Order: sequence, then C-alpha cells, then structure tokens
Amino acid sequence: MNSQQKGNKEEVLVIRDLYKSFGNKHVLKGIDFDLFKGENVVIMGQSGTGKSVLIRIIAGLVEPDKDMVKVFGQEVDKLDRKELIKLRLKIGFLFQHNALYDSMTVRENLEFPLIKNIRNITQDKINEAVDDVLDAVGLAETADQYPSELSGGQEKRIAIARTLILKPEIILYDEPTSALDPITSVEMNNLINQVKKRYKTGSIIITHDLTCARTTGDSILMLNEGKFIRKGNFEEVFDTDNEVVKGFYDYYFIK
Ligand SMILES: Nc1ncnc2c1ncn2[C@@H]1O[C@H](COP(=O)(O)OP(=O)(O)OP(=O)(O)O)[C@@H](O)[C@H]1O
Repeated sequence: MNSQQKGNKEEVLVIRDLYKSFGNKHVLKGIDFDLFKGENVVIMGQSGTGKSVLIRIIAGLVEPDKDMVKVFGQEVDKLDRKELIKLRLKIGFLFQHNALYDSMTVRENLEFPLIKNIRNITQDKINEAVDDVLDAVGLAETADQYPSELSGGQEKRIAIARTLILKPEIILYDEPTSALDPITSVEMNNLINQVKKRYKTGSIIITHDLTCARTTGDSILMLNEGKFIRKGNFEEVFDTDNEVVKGFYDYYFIK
C-alpha cells in the first residue's frame, strides 16, 4: 500500500475538514486529523461528542457529509467499490462488544475472516496466521474453547487477535478497557502497546480511561462539540485550566 512520507514518518491516514450531521444535529464540525505508522492516537471527550461516529467514518461504516479522507495516500471518495473493499481490509476495528461468534471456537472465530476474505488460502497459511495472532495475544491455549468459556479480558484479547488476523495497518479501538477490571485493563493497555511494536500499526484508541490514555497514547486529542480542542501528549492535554478538560477528567486526582 502507498502511504505518504513526512520526514521519516509514514502517514497512513489524513483527514481534512470532516463534517457529519444527522438531520439538524451537527456532530462533527470540521475535523483535521493525521495518523502515522507505528503511532497510537487517543481520542477522548464527553459522551455523545462524536468519537464513535468519527471512527465509524474512518472504518467506512458511516458516510461523511463533506470531507477529504486519504488512507495510505489514496483519496477514499475517488476509489471504486473493489478498491474500497481492499482498503477496508487494511483497517481493523475492535468493537466495544468484541463481536465474537458464540457458536464457533476461538480457532474458528480466527479462521473465519481469512476464509471469507482471502480466496484459495491454504490450511497451512490459515494455521500459521492463527498461531501467530494467538501468540501475539498470549492465548494459544484457548484455541479450542468457546467464547463463553473465556474471561472478559481473554475475550477482548481474542477479539484483538481476530482484528490482527488480516494484518491491518490501521487499528481502531473503541473503548478497549470498558467493562474490564483495573488489572485486566492494565494488561489490555500493555497488549495495545505490544501490538503497535510487533505489527507497526497506526492506531486510534477511543477511551474514557485516563490510565489507558496515558499508557497507550503517543498523542491525545480532546473532542468537544464536534471539534478537537486540545492535542498533545498526556501532560500537555491534561495539565490545564481549560474548564472543559477539567470538567470531565480529574487529572490532578491521578497525578
Ligand atoms: N446513526 C445515527 N443516527 C442519528 N444520530 C446518531 C447516529 N449515530 C450517532 N448519532 C448521534 O451522534 C452523536 C455522537 O454519537 P457518538 O456515538 O459518536 O458519541 P461518542 O462520543 O462516541 O459517545 P460515548 O462516549 O458515549 O460512546 C450522538 O448524539 C448520537 O446520538
């Protein structure tokens, strides 16, 4: 895939002037955004402010009203259907509710995207890919179990493995630590960082969890009323008197 070189950084996603409304509800009002290979960008902000809408647009699940979205150097609205499908395979989406198939074992859940998307893939290639992602998430021993037999944290890890199986170059994490206990959340944050290192992905992480933001975010963006109001590393974003930021996140509490 082509990407844009900026200095020694490879830009995998560029968004300029993105707008999205539902009826007369204006959710996104001029978003500019850049994502580089090997970078984790965390997006935070009040509930209902448009974070999920934004990543759904990036994943191609929601149509924007007006925008310029370039993925790997290609303008998305200039692509034909076939090119779009190919592009979407390069974007992995970790849904908040994992979306594993209950009736399939872990191995079958992992095999499914391969069989569905890669024509004539051999069983050897499938086995190799499944073993690789199970190793990446540290759960090789669960291959023959069903999702109902896994803990919440294990289920989330398998959902990440399933996202990784198609070797995405961009991963979108929608609240990866929600509903996890604090220790499992820390493991999840570490896994997100390990995935970045091992697969050199560019990732967008939506979270309300300050520890997740601090541990995983190379940069943090704060979305408010349809626009990014702050951008920087964790301290730059949160060590502020900005009332909107202070209102939602008690940074001084965890400092
Ligand atoms: N398909 C849709 N039709 C109409 N309104 C929608 C649709 N999808 C999202 N919205 C509205 O867009 C706004 C932003 O929603 P979004 O889910 O992106 O918020 P969020 O920032 O992710 O919130 P949370 O932190 O609670 O997950 C909300 O007011 C929501 O009701």
